[in-house]
Amino acid sequence: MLLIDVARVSELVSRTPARLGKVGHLAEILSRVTPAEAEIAIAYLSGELPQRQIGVGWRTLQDVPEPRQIATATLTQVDEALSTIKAQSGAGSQTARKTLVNGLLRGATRQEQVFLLRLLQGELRQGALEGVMIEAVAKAAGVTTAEVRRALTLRGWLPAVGAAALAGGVDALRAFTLEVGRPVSPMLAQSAPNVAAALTKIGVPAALEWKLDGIRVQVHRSGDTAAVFTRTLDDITAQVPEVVEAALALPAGDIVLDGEVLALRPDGRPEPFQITASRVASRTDVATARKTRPLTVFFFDALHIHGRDLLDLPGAERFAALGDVVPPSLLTPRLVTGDTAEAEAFFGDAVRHGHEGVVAKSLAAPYAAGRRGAGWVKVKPRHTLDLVVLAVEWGHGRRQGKLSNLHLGARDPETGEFVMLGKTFKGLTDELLAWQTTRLLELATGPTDSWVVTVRPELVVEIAFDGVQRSPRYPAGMALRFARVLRYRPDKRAEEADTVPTVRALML
Ligand SMILES: Nc1ncnc2c1ncn2[C@@H]1O[C@H](COP(=O)(O)OP(=O)(O)OP(=O)(O)O)[C@@H](O)[C@H]1O
Repeated sequence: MLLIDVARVSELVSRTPARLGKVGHLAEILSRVTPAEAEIAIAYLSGELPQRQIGVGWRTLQDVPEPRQIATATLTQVDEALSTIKAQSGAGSQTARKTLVNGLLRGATRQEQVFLLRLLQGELRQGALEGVMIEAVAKAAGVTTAEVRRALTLRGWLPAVGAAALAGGVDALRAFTLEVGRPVSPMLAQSAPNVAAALTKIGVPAALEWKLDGIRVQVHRSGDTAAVFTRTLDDITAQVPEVVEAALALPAGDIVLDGEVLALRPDGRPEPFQITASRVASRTDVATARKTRPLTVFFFDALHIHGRDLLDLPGAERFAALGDVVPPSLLTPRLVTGDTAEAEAFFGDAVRHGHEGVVAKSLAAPYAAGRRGAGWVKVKPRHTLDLVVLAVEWGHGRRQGKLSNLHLGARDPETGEFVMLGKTFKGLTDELLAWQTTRLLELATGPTDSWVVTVRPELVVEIAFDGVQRSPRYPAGMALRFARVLRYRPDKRAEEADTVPTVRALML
């Protein structure tokens, strides 16, 4: 298949507002390509190829050569070229990348160039979001979306699942099982304003667990090796030897466990989130870091034990299985109750111990991998949102030379675009200001000498606020009151940021 076919579909999809129309265009192209081509096409069209993976900066993309009149580049050739560009490293790699990107653009038609530039800049948001693409794959392969979703949960990579569905239909999809060593997308929690509401949502009796303020870890152990993954499925095994050792000490050969890792103070209270996050992120001199800032892991769920997948079991059974292999000291504090007063006291206790609140969990629900399942409901004492930085203004006075006032956006789940909800420069420490200036300059998509610097919408920031009010000044008709920065969330992708409907639900 030629690149132009994908470029045309991309344009068609972006011009088609209706979801069903988008699905139709995507399914049409997927049904007439080879599975290998489908894998690449799905990756590109659903934006699974963020610019940062390829490592091409904005400046590289400025001098676009004259386009060709006739399309000749095949999708496979383009994919090989992108892999070569991605593989450049070390001295001179920027120049090499630039030459390679230019070569790629020189062989492309105007429509292909537009597609490639948007792809390389991570701005291909034509609405072929995961949900739309899943429907398109199902339609093209003649299977149900539920079958595609199930396989995706276990495989974690839609292009591969799509290729399998197109090649082998429902049988190929059913062949996906949880594989020890390959991470699955973790289950996420819904929210409730208080403990009573959480219990009503879940039904009683329910389990309540402390919501530990650390980094999510999924631990895979096979025999005497173990691997650790984050919620974005990044492999952090080398950074967290404490977790590896804890997993290897368990009396089980094959296990996949879900939990949270934390840096604790000597008195057992958690260090601030930034300290845990920077310890986990740091790759240098881990041996020294673990002496000064040791990590402790707490487990709260089991996905696989002794060769058996547990995902479909009810919560109570999964927790019982977890208790069989994990000692009480490594289990997240938990209470099973049907009594609201008792549950509220447990919540108070979690907060007094320096944790974020509680997660109320259904005793009956399965593990809803990759979804904000109804079986988990979090309760926190204050309102926060995870928003995406869309642009930033240069500071004045004491903040001269620093990127300061952040333009914040929530995700529109229908379009995949980000909608601005407000600005803030409050809550930023000097350290955060310095960090965000460097990071946001890397993400800049336009001139960096203008007052407002637009950036690729990738950086997620946790914002505290006093409420959501109606505001004609902002595109969603609402704005945050007294927004202030709590912290950056490097563990979250922009696609996981809070959505416009979530924010709207908080409007008084
Ligand atoms: N006992 C627990 N059970 C489940 N998740 C827990 C628990 N303790 C801490 N967590 C953390 O809470 C998160 C679940 O909340 P959610 O799915 O909303 O993720 P989140 O958006 O990162 O939440 P938040 O921003 O409130 O931390 C998990 O990803 C995990 O990191």
